[in-house]
Amino acid sequence: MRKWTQVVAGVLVRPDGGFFLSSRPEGKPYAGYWEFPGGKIEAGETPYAALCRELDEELGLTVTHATPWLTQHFHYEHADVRLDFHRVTGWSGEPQAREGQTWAWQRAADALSVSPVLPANTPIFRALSLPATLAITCAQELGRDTVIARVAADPAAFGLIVVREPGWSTAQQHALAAELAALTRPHGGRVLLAGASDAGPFDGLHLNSRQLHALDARPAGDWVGASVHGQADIEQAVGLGLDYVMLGHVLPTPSHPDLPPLGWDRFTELAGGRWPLPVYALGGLSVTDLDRAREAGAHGVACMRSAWR
Ligand SMILES: Nc1nc2c([nH]c(=O)n2[C@@H]2O[C@H](COP(=O)(O)OP(=O)(O)OP(=O)(O)O)[C@@H](O)[C@H]2O)c(=O)[nH]1
Ligand SMILES: [Mg+2]
Repeated sequence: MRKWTQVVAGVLVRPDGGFFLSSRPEGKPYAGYWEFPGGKIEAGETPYAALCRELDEELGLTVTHATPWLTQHFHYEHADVRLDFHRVTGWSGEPQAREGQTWAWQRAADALSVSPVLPANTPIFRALSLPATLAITCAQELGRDTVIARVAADPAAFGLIVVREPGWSTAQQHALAAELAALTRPHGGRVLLAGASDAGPFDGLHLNSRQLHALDARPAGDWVGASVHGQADIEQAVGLGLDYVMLGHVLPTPSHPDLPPLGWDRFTELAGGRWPLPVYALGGLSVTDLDRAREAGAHGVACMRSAWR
């Protein structure tokens, strides 16, 4: 095997969710393909320093805030690359095409206006289409009317819902999922079933760690995620090609009074933008913890009780 070429790429994201792509200049492998700006990390450089240098060299932008997000390995004919994607949410300056490239802001990761994109980036667009917050139902505890009323009041805020009601029959879970899907799908929302082995008419499955380790292939479903607690669980989820994991619990939570929380330091070691799939931080968190979670390399936060207040 060849040596990994270390690359850093910046996903510039605007507050409205729009993000930036540029085309690869003439003379480079895959010229004309669309990519996130970035390039090779130089000897002795940190990924963050390389990101700042590349965005300045290629676009004349000064990065002021970026967080680690995903790491992807890919074999090209010309190189084996290890791609370190950062989310860039703060920069100054206006983009200038300093290498003769073209660039375009994109509105949605599942509706790109440009093509082709670099082959290593296909899963990155899928990840980018997942929302910053994931809501887990607790209708058994709060009542299904509370859960439905909360979603009905702001359906666009519920881009990813996991229906998790372990004491309920399949029929009851499906009935709740159907109501939530009817409310959120018009806004692009997705509803997944926890603990099930069949997604039925819904958008996919959320696996618990027992299911995760019992599988040797990705189950059917457009979107499949899993609950994870440590390195081995995350490796299994990556090996199955899942779409995301929820890692926790980060802070003390009534769901696990007996187990000590991971805390942010351990979460950062485990998540830290090191994986090819998005990691949601879970456990005692609310949307107000999103910035903290992203500093730790999370894609977003998974909310159980806080989602329904
Ligand atoms: N910048 C960037 N590179 C990517 C992405 N996805 C991806 O597979 N790559 C690969 O990672 C490598 C990046 O190298 P580059 O050609 O941009 O490197 P560079 O800016 O340092 O240019 P240089 O070759 O002139 O030193 C290429 O093999 C490219 O195909 C992406 O989204 N952004
Ligand atoms: Mg480059």
